[in-house]
Amino acid sequence: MDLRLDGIHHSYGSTEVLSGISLDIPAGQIVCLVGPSGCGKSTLLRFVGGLEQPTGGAVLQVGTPPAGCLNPLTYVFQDFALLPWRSVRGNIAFALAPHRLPRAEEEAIITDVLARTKLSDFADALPKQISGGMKQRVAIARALAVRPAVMLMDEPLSALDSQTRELLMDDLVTLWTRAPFTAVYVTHNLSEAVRLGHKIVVLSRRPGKIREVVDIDTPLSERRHGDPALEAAEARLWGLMRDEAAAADAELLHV
Ligand SMILES: Nc1ncnc2c1ncn2[C@@H]1O[C@H](COP(=O)(O)OP(=O)(O)OP(=O)(O)O)[C@@H](O)[C@H]1O
Repeated sequence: MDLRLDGIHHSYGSTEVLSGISLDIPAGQIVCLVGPSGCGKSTLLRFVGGLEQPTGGAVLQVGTPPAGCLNPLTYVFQDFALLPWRSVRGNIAFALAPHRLPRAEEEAIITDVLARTKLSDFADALPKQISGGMKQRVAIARALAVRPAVMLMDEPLSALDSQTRELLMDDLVTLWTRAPFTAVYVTHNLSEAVRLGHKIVVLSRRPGKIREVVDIDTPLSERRHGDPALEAAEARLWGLMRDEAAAADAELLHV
């Protein structure tokens, strides 16, 4: 299932936040949204997930969700959003509960996503007993468990230290390489965008408009930290964003 954003506009009261956003999100690709603070990235993600409706335009689902999909759109948040009183397994089961699957099928899904996110040995741990990186792997496992058509990821690595972030990027690449998933991935971090994005959408400062869409053709599994081609792509993105990021920063100072 592809997603198509068709002429999205949005205002909160008299503040215009997004303007004329049209974009295709093809199945099996990770599409990163980058742009200066306050340009409307998270707002756009909420529209894609149906949590809010834009003032104008539409988010269209094109085609059918993949076989076995329980929930077409699912979120992964920066702060993990785990239930602290439930184990790793219990947090994943919680996402499956509304679907009332036969017990054996639910167990099979949980076993599979725990293995894919390297959490099998921690199934019975509580969130407070595991590291930040593992917590985010639980959140990713929980999202994968409902076999979504599209994962909506809002700064999923921002709360983690830089080494953990590197490791999780490797994990996401491995997960995608074994079973390509579709994601809309909001990030401030351009090196994350060039490591993970097939398509990087650069938004202007508020009201966010699409300035440019940068395609990165190097297969995800061949992208390495320090790769000159990726560094060049990152520099190009920064070139597109620098003046607007500085202006957005200055604007925040005057709020
Ligand atoms: N519910 C809301 N009501 C009013 N204004 C809002 C609401 N949500 C967001 N905004 C405003 O809309 C603009 C875009 O916010 P949004 O969080 O989408 O930007 P962002 O690009 O994700 O920002 P950041 O990069 O800083 O996380 C901001 O000016 C924000 O203050």
